[in-house]
Parts: sequence; structure tokens; C-alpha cells
Amino acid sequence: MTAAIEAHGLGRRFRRGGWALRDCSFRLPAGRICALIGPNGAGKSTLLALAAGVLKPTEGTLTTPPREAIAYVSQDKPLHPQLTVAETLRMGADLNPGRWDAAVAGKVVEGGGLDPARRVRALSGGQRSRLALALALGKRPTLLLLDEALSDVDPLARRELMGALLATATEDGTTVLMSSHILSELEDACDHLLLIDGGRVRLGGSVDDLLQAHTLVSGPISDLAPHTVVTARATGRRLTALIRPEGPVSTDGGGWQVEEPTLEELVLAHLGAPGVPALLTTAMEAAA
Ligand SMILES: Nc1ncnc2c1ncn2[C@@H]1O[C@H](COP(=O)(O)OP(=O)(O)OP(=O)(O)O)[C@@H](O)[C@H]1O
Repeated sequence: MTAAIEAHGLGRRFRRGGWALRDCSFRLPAGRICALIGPNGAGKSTLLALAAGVLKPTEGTLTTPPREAIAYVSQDKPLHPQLTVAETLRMGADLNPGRWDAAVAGKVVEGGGLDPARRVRALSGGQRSRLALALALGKRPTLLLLDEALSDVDPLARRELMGALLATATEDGTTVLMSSHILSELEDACDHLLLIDGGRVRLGGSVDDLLQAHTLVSGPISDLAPHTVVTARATGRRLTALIRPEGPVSTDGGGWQVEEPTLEELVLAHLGAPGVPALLTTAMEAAA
């Protein structure tokens, strides 16, 4: 399976701020829709900017498709304020000769009822996000990088735009790497997950594989060895824990419940447990 993004020992240091990303190695297979998750300051925007070629790595390597095949919607969505909506789309066509899909871009803009004659500076934040996404999808990219691209879009419009995004991505086999703090939205849209914290990869792989690699157990307080305990919480005499099983989970003694966690439970458990060893499933392991 060819990789759309492959990172080896990737790191980026800022002169004022230190290492934003350190020792990241992973591969994202082509055609996957991958959620990029992590707390504020984790390094998500830095990774996306590196993948977009806007930033250069301080160390390590990052392989991506050629620049003209990448669309990147950054958090600040740089658009020209003096241009109208129609002029912005025309600029998209001029900048992407041979690639531009006016119908796809036009549909995204029309979906929000944006007046083509309206200047960008007169658009609301959510309307600007829609226009930025129209520019990105109109490019019909091989790799689409979205940095909290829909964070200021209202819930109904977000659902519609996510639908348009997924339809185009599925049709073209586009690889998507998208950061967001809205886990439920990512759960519906993404088949892969990359979780970073403190500039380092903590979890990476297909959502199914990552969920299967973890178990939520609840039962009488006891020693959970030899399993890796991601988080554990005692309530009275019962223990609820998210574990990474090392072999079969024993339910001796009765009163045990064992179930697969939800994506939200998995992510929240890992964000609260920085000391747990990182896990990359084979789907995202970088080639040696
Ligand atoms: N231009 C810069 N100069 C100095 N430090 C920076 C710069 N850009 C980012 N950083 C630092 O790098 C770290 C990672 O920042 P980054 O923006 O990548 O995080 P993030 O995961 O996208 O966060 P958020 O969820 O808040 O958007 C932070 O500690 C941040 O302060």
C-alpha cells in the first residue's frame, strides 16, 4: 500500500518556543481519512504545515505528494479580503490549471448561499471557512490537509460540508489529514487516527485496529498485570480501567464486564495518560 505521507524522525523546533514536534515516525496510507487529534499546543498545526510544505523540518524527513497536488486549509484561512467570492474562485482556477473543478467549488459556495459579488472582507468567519474549503476541494487534491477548518461553521453547515468533503474524497481516493477537537465529528468521518501530545506520536493506526487493541474492563479492584493500564478509576470497590491487553483478559472471580471502548473513551484515556507507551498499529508503522 503506497503512503500519502511518510515521516521518519520528523522534528521541528522554533527559535522562540523550542521543539513543537519531535521524533515522529509514521506513514499514512493513500486514500485514508485520518483524524489528527491532540490537546492545545500538541503540534498538530506544526505537522500539517510541515506536510503542506509551508514549514521545513528541523530534523528528519517527510515525504508527501508534490506541492501542486496538496490542498491545505490552515487555521487562519488566508484569503484576499479585497476580492469577491467569484474573483476568489477565479483565482483558484488560475492557480490550478489542469486541475481546477469549478463545479465542485461552485457547489460548496452555493450550499452556503454565498453571494458571488460579496467581498471576502464582508464575509463572516464561517462563510470564509466555506470559501476556503471550496478553494481546497476545487483543486481536487491528492492530499487534503485541514487544520480545524470547520471550527467556526454552524453544526448544520458543518454536516453538509463534511458530506461534500467525504463525497469528493471517496470519488477521487483523496487522502485527508484533518485536525479537530470535535471527536464525534471525526468518529463519523475518519477511518484512521493519529494522536499526538507534547510533539510526539502517541497513537496511530486504523480506528478499528486501535479500538481492538484496547479493552474497557470493570470489576472488583484487583491487579491488572500483565496488561498495560492506560487509565484506571476506582469507585467504591469497583475498578474501571482502559487497558491494552497483553494476552487474554481474565474475568476470574465473576462480576467483570469487558467491552470495546468507543473512540472518545480511547482518546480521552490516552490524553490523560502521558506515560503510557506509544502504539502504532501496522497500518501506520513507518517503513524501517
Ligand atoms: N511560530 C512559532 N514560534 C514559536 N513557537 C511556536 C510557533 N508555532 C507553534 N509554536 C509552539 O509549538 C507548539 C505546538 O504548536 P501547534 O500550533 O502546532 O499546536 P496545536 O496542536 O496545533 O495546538 P492547537 O490545538 O491549540 O491549535 C506550541 O507549544 C506552540 O507554542
